[in-house]
Amino acid sequence: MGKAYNEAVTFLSLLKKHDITGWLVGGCVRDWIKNGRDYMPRDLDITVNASAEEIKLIFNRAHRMSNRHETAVLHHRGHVYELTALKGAGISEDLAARDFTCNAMAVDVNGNLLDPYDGAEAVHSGFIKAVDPSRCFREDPLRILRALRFVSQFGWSMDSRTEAACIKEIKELRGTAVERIKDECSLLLQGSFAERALRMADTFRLFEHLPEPVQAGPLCLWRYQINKLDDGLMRWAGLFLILYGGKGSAVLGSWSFSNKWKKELRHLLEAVKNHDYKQDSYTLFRAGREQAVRGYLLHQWKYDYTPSEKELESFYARLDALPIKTKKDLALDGKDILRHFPDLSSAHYGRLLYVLEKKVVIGEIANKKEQLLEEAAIFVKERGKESDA
Ligand SMILES: Nc1ccn([C@@H]2O[C@H](COP(=O)(O)OP(=O)(O)OP(=O)(O)O)[C@@H](O)[C@H]2O)c(=O)n1
Repeated sequence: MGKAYNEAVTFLSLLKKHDITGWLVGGCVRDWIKNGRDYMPRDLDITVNASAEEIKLIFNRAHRMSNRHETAVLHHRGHVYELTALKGAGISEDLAARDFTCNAMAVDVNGNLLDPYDGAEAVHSGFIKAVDPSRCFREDPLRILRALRFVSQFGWSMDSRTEAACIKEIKELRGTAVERIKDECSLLLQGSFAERALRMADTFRLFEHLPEPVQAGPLCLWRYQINKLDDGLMRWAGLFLILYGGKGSAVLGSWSFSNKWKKELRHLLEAVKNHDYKQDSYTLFRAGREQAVRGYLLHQWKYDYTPSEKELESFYARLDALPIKTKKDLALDGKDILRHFPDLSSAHYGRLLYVLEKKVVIGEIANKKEQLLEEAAIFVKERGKESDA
């Protein structure tokens, strides 16, 4: 029993042999109290009376964390330990500087729990409670989003003083890096209780202080069941529809998404706006199967409609019936075109591929090499006439 926990405590003894005192802290302690000692947290945070540099001198396989240089990362017997120097003179000061009581507990080398703020009680009763509400969010306004993220992940409530402090400090979020806000929002959106967290966020008037603020006052969030959307991408698209209506794709740039995410979100938002998924085969083809399904479901979700099995099957059947599923399926490739039409300009080459692809997808011509070559010859001849004229 308690394998993960025992291994982590044994690791503290190993540190002790090198004269380093360490305590397991933060999310791992919270998660053991919540889920039992066999639970294996994603990473194990340890607070130590040594710097990352000193840790690296002792364990030469340790490396510094790329985005948090004061933290040394050590892989040991299948676990990932993240070692950070104590904040303040001792463990009591370190815990006092943390955000919520559920995250302000520590386990020492003897396996004893240090719990000065009744964090275990908060975990058992399911409460987010700031260690010091008057200081917590002033020190780091992102903690407001962290609090909401825990509500979303665990379905907990927030204690009233913590909630009041969130509301008081919410406008300070405007000074926080967009990247950090986006990352926390992503975790929040993926939680099993995301709807509850978003409704709470709305009462905090959070959406007036996000990278692209919404000024309209409280939103009708009860209308939208974000938990019905399956993946993170769809939930982001759903949130954009709630916040920005049809203008979502125009404000994507304010949110530091990767280019891939920007492209996929833009596509989904535009698809919903244009009702694309009721429409033609070529739009479905261009989207690709995965995105087409997402767009279809998102469109239905927006109107609070859950498609029946039959409707879903008929949508999938339309996708299955596409004569080609990707560009690569075209029976004529770029090399064939260049071999047969070596004088084709690069602009015409791109246009020709587009024309062939579209004609095949909408069923105007078959996906057969001879037929595609015939069609290509007509295209090239017409372009020739255009340039002669
Ligand atoms: N703005 C922040 C961020 C983190 N912490 C403290 O640092 C610990 C580790 O933070 P992090 O790894 O970001 O999150 P976890 O709480 O560990 O949650 P999870 O691992 O589930 O993401 C937290 O538990 C908390 O004690 C904090 O006080 N204030």
